[in-house]
Amino acid sequence: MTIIGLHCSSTDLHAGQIALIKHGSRLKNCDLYFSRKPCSTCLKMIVNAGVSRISYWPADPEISLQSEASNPVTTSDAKLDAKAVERLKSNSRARVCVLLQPLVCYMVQFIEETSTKLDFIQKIAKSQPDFNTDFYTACRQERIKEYESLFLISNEETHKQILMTIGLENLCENPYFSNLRQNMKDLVLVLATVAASVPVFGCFGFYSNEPQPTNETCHQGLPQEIARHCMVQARLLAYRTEDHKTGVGAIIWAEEKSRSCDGTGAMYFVGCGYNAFPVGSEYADFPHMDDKQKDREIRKFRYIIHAEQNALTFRCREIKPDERSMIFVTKCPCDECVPLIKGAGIKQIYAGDIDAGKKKADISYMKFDELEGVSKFTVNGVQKTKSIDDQQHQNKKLSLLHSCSVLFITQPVCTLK
Ligand SMILES: Nc1ccn([C@H]2C[C@H](O)[C@@H](COP(=O)(O)OP(=O)(O)OP(=O)(O)O)O2)c(=O)n1
Repeated sequence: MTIIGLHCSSTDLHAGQIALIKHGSRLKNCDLYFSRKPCSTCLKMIVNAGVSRISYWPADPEISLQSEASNPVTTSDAKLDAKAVERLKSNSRARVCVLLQPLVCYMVQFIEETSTKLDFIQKIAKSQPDFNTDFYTACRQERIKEYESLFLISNEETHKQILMTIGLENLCENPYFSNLRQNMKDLVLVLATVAASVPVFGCFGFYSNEPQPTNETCHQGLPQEIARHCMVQARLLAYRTEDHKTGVGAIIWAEEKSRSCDGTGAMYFVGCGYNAFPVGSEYADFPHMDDKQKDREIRKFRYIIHAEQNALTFRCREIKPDERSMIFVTKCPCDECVPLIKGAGIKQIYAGDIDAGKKKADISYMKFDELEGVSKFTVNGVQKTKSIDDQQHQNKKLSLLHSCSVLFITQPVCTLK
C-alpha cells in the first residue's frame, strides 16, 4: 500500500473535493481515509471516481451538530445531508465505513513511556536545571483536552441523540456505543501523547545551527508550528516499525512555487515511511539482533530498510530541484541515508539528533554534521527572531490534524519480492 496524497480542507473547498481536483480519475480503486464522515458534496464525486473504500473518523457532522443544535435550519440541512449520504452509500460500489480499530491493550502505556524519552523532551529537561518532571504530564493533559474537544462529544447522551438525528440509531445500542466511545478515546489519547512529545516550550524548536547558505526560500526554515506538526506525523509513523528496539519514522513534504487550492497551503505530500524489513517478508526471514551481538551475521543492519529509504522509495511525487522539499525524521539520518537524501535533491532535513556523531559497528552517524548544501534543523533551545513565515503563520493556522477534514488516499501497489 502506498499513500498517494494527504489533503486538508481550505476555506473554499472540502478535503474530498481537493482530492478530486488533485488526483481525478487516478482515485479509481484507491482507499480514502477521512477525519469526518464525507458530506454528500464530496461523496457523490468520490464514488463516481471509482474509489474502492472510504473510511472515516465518526466525529463529524456530530460535533458540528452539537454546537448548532439550537439552530433548526442547520439541523434540518444536516439531516437531509445525512440521508443523502446514506443513499449515495447504499447505491455505490464503494464501501463506506467507520474506521476505528481497537488498539492493542498496552499501546497507550507504551506510547506514553517511550514519548517521555524522546529527544525533544530530553533536551528541554537537560536545559532546565529546575525542570519540573511533571512538565510532560502537563503538556499531555493540555493536548488531551484540546483533542477531546476536537474529536469527541463529551456527553454520552448528547452523542446518542445526535447519532439518532442523523439516522445512525444502530450505533446507539450497547456494546456498539460503548465500544465506539472507548476506541475513540484511546485513539485520541495516542494522538495527544505523541503530539505532547514535541511540545511548545520556551524558545525550543527546530533551528539550524549554521548560517543560512543563501537567501533562497528553499533553505529558509518552516514556521515552528508546521515543523512540529510534521515531526509528530513522523513520530506516529515510527510506531509502525518492524525493528523491535528502535522505531524511526520519516515524512517528506514539498512546497509548490504557486499556492493553489490545497488546504495545506502550498505544501504537498511526497512520501513517508518507517524502518522495516523488505516488503512481504516474514518475521523469521531476517535477523533482528543489534550491535551487542558478537556474531555479525545475525545482526539486523544489512536487512532493515531505513525510514528515509522507504519514504524515498514509496514516494508518490517527484522531488523537484526548484522547490522547497523537506524530510522530517525522528532520528539523526545515518551515513547510508545522508547521501541518499542529498542525492534525491531534498533541500531541508528536520531531524532528531540522537546518535549524531556516533560510529557503531554496523551503523554510523558521522556524515550528518559534515553534510553541506542541505539545510539541517535540529531541536534547539536558542532564542531566534521569528521568521517571516512564522509571523504570517500567526494569522493562518495551518494545522493538518486540527483541520475539520483531513484525507489520506492509499493505493494498492504490487511489490515484488
Ligand atoms: N535515520 C535513521 C537511523 C536509523 N534507522 C533505523 C535502522 C535500524 O532499524 C535502527 C538502528 O537504530 P540504532 O542506530 O539506534 O541502533 P539500535 O537499534 O541497535 O539501538 P542502539 O541505540 O542501542 O545502538 O534504526 C532509520 O530508519 N533511520
